[in-house]
Amino acid sequence: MALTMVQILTLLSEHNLLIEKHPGKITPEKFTHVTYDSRQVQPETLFFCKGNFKPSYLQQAKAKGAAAYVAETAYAEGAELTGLIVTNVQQAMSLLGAAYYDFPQNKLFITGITGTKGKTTTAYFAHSIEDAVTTGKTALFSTIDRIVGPKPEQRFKSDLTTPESLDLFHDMAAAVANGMTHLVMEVSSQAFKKDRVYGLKYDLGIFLNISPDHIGRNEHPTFADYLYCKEQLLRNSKQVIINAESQHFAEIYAAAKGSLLDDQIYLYARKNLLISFETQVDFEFEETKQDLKESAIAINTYSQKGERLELDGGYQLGIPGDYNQENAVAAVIASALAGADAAQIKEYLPAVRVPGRMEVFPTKEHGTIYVDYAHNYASLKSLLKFLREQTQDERLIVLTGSTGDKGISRRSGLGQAISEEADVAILTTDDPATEDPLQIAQEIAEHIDQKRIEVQIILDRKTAVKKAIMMSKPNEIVVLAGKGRDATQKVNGKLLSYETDAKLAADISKEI
Ligand SMILES: CC(=O)N[C@H]1[C@@H](OP(=O)(O)OP(=O)(O)OC[C@H]2O[C@@H](n3ccc(=O)[nH]c3=O)[C@H](O)[C@@H]2O)O[C@H](CO)[C@@H](O)[C@@H]1O[C@H](C)C(=O)N[C@@H](C)C(=O)N[C@H](CCC(=O)O)C(=O)O
Ligand SMILES: Nc1ncnc2c1ncn2[C@@H]1O[C@H](COP(=O)(O)OP(=O)(O)OP(=O)(O)O)[C@@H](O)[C@H]1O
Repeated sequence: MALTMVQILTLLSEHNLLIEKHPGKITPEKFTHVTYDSRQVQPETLFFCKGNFKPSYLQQAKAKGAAAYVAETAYAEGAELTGLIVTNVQQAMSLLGAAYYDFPQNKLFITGITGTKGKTTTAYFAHSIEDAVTTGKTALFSTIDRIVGPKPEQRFKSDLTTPESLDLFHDMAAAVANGMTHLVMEVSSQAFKKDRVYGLKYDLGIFLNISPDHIGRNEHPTFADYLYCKEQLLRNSKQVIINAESQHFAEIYAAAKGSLLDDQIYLYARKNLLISFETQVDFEFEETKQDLKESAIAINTYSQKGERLELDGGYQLGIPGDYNQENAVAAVIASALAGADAAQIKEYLPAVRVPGRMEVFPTKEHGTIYVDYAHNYASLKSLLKFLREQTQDERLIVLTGSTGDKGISRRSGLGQAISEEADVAILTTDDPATEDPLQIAQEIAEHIDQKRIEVQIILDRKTAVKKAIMMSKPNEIVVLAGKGRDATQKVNGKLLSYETDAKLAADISKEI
């Protein structure tokens, strides 16, 4: 892996990013390392100054042997180094990162997935099917983990949904080196906003849905910005699959039509869905079975291009939830476009499980426990509405908290979803960061209809989980929402270990 100065200047100039080149004491010809973290610098490193960067980091990079830096402004601390001053360092980093790692994207069939909800679930569905069909040659970059090869040591826990560009291309190159031919990856709106995926083209893009989320400090200033960022997946994919049930479908479809031909756009929707304007979907699906443990769907094709995939027929899912049927249909079409046939998809789909999403733990003497990652209005509403429809009059007991320092609007959303669908709310702690968890819980409580719903605040999450389960009676439902298999609590800049909701549920359910 290496980059020459000639390559760098050519790429930056081609993309109109280079403002000027500040000569240093020595002009390096070649770079054998790239990083955006001064602590990782070694001789012959090209160092990127980005984000909440402090000039002292450049000093440290220089001391450790950095050969040159890329930044949006020249720094006195880098005076003796060659400085490449660019209009947008994140874009420069993504383009140069791809080149440094020898454009690994060209050696993989890449499926990118975006949406407010369902990215991880759909990624797991598609990855499991494609991995089976390619006999272990499909990589996965998800919110939960990154899989760059078939061995256990080639599997890592993720920090971000979509990694920083240098890390992304590093992992893609590792996947290629490990013999992978396919990659399924989640693409967050932040990845587009922060140019983590600048210049990357996807063989296939999936747009699942959009609803208000991720708006606020450090994320998106407005919903329009959030939607615009997500639409970038459509503008950078060679073909796309769009859920026509999504809110703002007309805008999403128009964005796809702006850069793709009709033959490159696959639309799907639930049968009998009324789409707000006249358009023919390629696939319709209908529920053929649904209970609290699993479900089944049938897919029908309505276009010539859809018929080429030969997907008509029934499919079983091992995960309940009507919204998971939407995720599964996207994954079925995606797997077919990636090379799977219907018989293979039907064989592999039922076995797919997603860690921390819709995990079910029955108990003998108390209710059934559901551990799920729902942590905003859209997801909690979908989850509770589904469970409510399945259980009729039995009590729905919901345990949740909400994160501190981000996603502030989620607090009212969670309260609203609980008010609309639940009977009891146990409010607890979920990554409070620098905020007071009691204050967060009280803010959620303010949005709950407390005349109808019993609310308790129990800040110690383990105690709260036990309480929620023990208070339930047979046939009642206990939802442990928001953390899934997250094994930490973020408190004041520290990551404190936490058993996970899933482990607590598994342990308690064995005892009772
Ligand atoms: C707002 C935002 O996008 N922040 C991301 C960004 O931060 P940043 O560039 O400011 O980096 P920083 O960690 O503050 O440090 C500044 C720079 O100094 C460097 N540094 C730091 C210390 C040092 O000693 N030396 C040094 O050189 C760092 O390596 C970095 O390059 O780059 C970091 C990686 O380099 C990310 O970890 C960080 O994500 C933060 C933690 C985050 O929470 N992001 C969320 C909002 C996010 O991106 N979420 C989406 C999912 C949400 C969705 O669905 O849309 C995701 O894709 O995960
Ligand atoms: N298509 C969907 N529509 C609405 N809610 C969904 C959908 N799919 C999943 N959910 C709910 O959202 C939760 C998160 O699902 P998942 O992790 O698949 O989505 P995500 O897009 O990766 O989420 P995040 O951006 O929060 O990481 C699930 O636990 C479930 O409650």
